[in-house]
Amino acid sequence: MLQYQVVFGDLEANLKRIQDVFAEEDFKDTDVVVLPEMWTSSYDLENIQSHACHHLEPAKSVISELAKKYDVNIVAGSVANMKDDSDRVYNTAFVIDWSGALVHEYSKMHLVPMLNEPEFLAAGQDKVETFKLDGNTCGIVICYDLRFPELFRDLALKGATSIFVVAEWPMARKAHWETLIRARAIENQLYMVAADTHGEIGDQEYAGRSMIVGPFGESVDEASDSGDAILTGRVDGSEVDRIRKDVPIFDSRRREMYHFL
Ligand SMILES: O=C(O)CCC(=O)C(=O)O
Repeated sequence: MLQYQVVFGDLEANLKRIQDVFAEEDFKDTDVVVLPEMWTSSYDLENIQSHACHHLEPAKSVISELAKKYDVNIVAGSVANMKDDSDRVYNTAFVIDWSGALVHEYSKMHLVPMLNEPEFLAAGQDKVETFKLDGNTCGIVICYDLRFPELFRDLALKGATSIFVVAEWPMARKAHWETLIRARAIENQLYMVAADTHGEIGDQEYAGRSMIVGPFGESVDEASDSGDAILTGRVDGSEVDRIRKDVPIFDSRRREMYHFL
């Protein structure tokens, strides 16, 4: 998982950056590489239409070539994206497998009032669905979605054993990021693989602290709140099964008692 500083409002520079990272790093024994949120533009919302991808292009082609060349699955964070024939821009996450094929796409459903997202972006209508990577059932959500536990339970009940969170999470609420990632891992007994950016980008300072947390809430790898970092971890489905057997919360659920759903 890559924690790095996305370049504000510069699609070309961000595409080059990611190509350079793949050329410089050795991903030979890696199954999945994970990028953060809005990695083609960051939050240059005033100019977002000029930075936006169209049906994920050109980001999708660049990532697809990298996946094939380096024989690796890529959870390609999210990008500003015009995905229909209107001029609406969505914040769309996508996943490419090692053959270069698009295996999943999700547009952020919860827009962030604190960052004025609703003024500039359209809310996705996609329901959260799982997808498979090399036989593992996974989910992906975007940043502010982390605050909505319903999404995570939905993905867990659909069989996800790993959930990717792609983010540009502000430093001002770093404690929430750390706490919620660990809480979602513990309450759903699965791996949380959470990629963030860091440092000052535009007029925001971002929290860093990318984290991989295991199904018992244990830290698999963590980055600090500043500086580029590459985090590594191994996801073990049998560990998810073991924890769910030891602490059987899915069997203890009382659905008939939960009136808010
Ligand atoms: O929920 C938060 O505090 C931050 C959310 C956010 O920055 C985002 O969704 O991009």
